[in-house]
Amino acid sequence: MNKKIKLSVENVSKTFRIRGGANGEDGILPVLRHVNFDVYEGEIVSLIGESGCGKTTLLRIVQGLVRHDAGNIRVDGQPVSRPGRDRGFVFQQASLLPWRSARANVEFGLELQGVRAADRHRRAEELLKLVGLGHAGAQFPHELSGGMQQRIGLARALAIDPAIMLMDEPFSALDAQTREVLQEELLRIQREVGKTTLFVTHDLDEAIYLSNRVVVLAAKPGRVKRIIEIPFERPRPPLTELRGDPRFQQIRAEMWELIRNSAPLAAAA
Ligand SMILES: Nc1ncnc2c1ncn2[C@@H]1O[C@H](COP(=O)(O)OP(=O)(O)OP(=O)(O)O)[C@@H](O)[C@H]1O
Repeated sequence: MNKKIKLSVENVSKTFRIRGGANGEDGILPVLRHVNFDVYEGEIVSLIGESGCGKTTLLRIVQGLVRHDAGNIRVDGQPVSRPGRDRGFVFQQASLLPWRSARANVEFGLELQGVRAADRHRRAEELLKLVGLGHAGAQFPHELSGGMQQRIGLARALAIDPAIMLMDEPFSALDAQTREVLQEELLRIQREVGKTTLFVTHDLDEAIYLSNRVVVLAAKPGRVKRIIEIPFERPRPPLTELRGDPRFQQIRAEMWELIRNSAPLAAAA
C-alpha cells in the first residue's frame, strides 16, 4: 500500500535571538537543527523530548505562526508560511470564547468561512455528537468541566475539516482520569474521522498509546534522535491493559533512554 504524505518537515532549522545573555549581550539560541520527518495520511505522530527541546516551536512553525530559518514545511505538498485552514489546532487550554455557547464556539471557524447558518448548525451538531457532547451545545464555557472544554476545542478544530490536526499537550492540564478518558476518546474519534495528527506531549505512555509513530527529539538544539514505530494494532485496548504488554515496557524504556542520554551538541557543531 502506498502511503500518502500529508505533512513533510524537511531539514527545518530555527534560532531565536535572545536579549541580554550572561554577559549582557544579545545572543543566538539554536532551537531546531535539520529536523526531518513525514506524517502519512491518517497517522497520529507524536513529538517527544525533554523540556525546551523545541516541540512547541516546531508545532508553531507547522502552524505558520513562527517562521523557520531554513528548510521546508509542506502540507499536501504545498509549502506552509502562514496559518491556514488546512491546519486545525488544539492546545493545552481550550481558550473558548466565554460569551459564546459550546455550539457557537464550534461554529466559529465556519462563520469566518462564510458558511450558511443552517449548514453551520448541522455541522456543529454532528461534531458535538462526535465528541460526546450532543447534549451540551447550549451550555457556556464556564459551565463546562476542563475535559468538556477540551472536547469542544477539538470539535471546533475539526469543524473546518483541516488536512491535519496539530495538538500541543491538549490533555496535560486535566486530572489523570479525565486524561485517560480523553485519550481513548481521541482514538475513537480518530477511527471515525481518520484525521492526520501531529501531537506534542511530555508523557511517554500517552505518546505510545496514541501514536502510529513517535519522533524522539534530542535537545540543544532540537533534532531527531529516533523515529519509533508503535506496533500495536487499532483499535487499541485501554492504556491500563496495554501497559501490561512487554512490548509497551520495552518501547517506553527505549524512549526514556534516548531522552536521558541526548547530550547537547557542542556549541560550534
Ligand atoms: N519567542 C521566543 N524567543 C526566544 N526564545 C524562545 C522563544 N520561544 C521559545 N524559545 C526558546 O526555545 C526553546 C524551545 O522552546 P519550546 O517551547 O519550543 O520547547 P518545548 O520542547 O516545547 O518545551 P516544553 O516541553 O517545556 O513545553 C526554549 O529554550 C525556549 O526558551
